[in-house]
Amino acid sequence: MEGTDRAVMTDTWLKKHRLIYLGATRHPFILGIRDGSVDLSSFKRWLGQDYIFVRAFVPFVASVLLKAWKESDDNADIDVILGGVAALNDEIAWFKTEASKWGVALEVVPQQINLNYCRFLESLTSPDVDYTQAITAFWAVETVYQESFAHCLEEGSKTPEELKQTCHRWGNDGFGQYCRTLKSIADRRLEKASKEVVAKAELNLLSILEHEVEFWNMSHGAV
Ligand SMILES: Cc1ncc(CN)c(N)n1
Repeated sequence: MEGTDRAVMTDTWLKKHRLIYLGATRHPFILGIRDGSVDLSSFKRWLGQDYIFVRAFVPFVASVLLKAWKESDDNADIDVILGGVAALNDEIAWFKTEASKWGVALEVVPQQINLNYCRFLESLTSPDVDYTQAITAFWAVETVYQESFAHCLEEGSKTPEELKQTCHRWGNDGFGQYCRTLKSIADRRLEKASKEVVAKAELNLLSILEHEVEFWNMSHGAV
């Protein structure tokens, strides 16, 4: 491929799987926030379930950190992932404040769709899943929220004032930059990975996108 630009793996995948990616990042729940038509009971359902998800996401991110420490060829990866852990700490505190603002109980029963997604993430904590797959999955999960909520803040959006703070949490530029950094780590690793690892990472991406669509569906009460 000398003299030609090498295709970036994550870009290739997002083009190839455009429909499901749009399904996850332009879901009716998100479009409803963006145009102001969202049903607040859906929003509250999402809030309670996402808190459960985020708590389960912590051990997954810790496993990515451990794999980076053992397997990464670049020490700077640890700092980026540690930043992600700190962001999750803030996210958990934010959920508590937000839930009390909306009168939502956080100790709700997890729905099956949520449990399925948490179980999938738990399967990725296995030592059989290498760092390349783990960091690629981490990028995908964070990016869906970034792209979704940033869409609600773009010019022309009619996001209700009381939901703007939620959109800023994931839609802000800093979180966008963090996702781009995760993407560049994932691409750097994928470039050097075996065909088998690349194939597994692509399948994981598809599973994550499917779980994310289901998660938004659940917020609509379509279980
Ligand atoms: C379901 C889901 N996906 C992603 C994120 C972003 N951490 C989240 N909070 N919840």
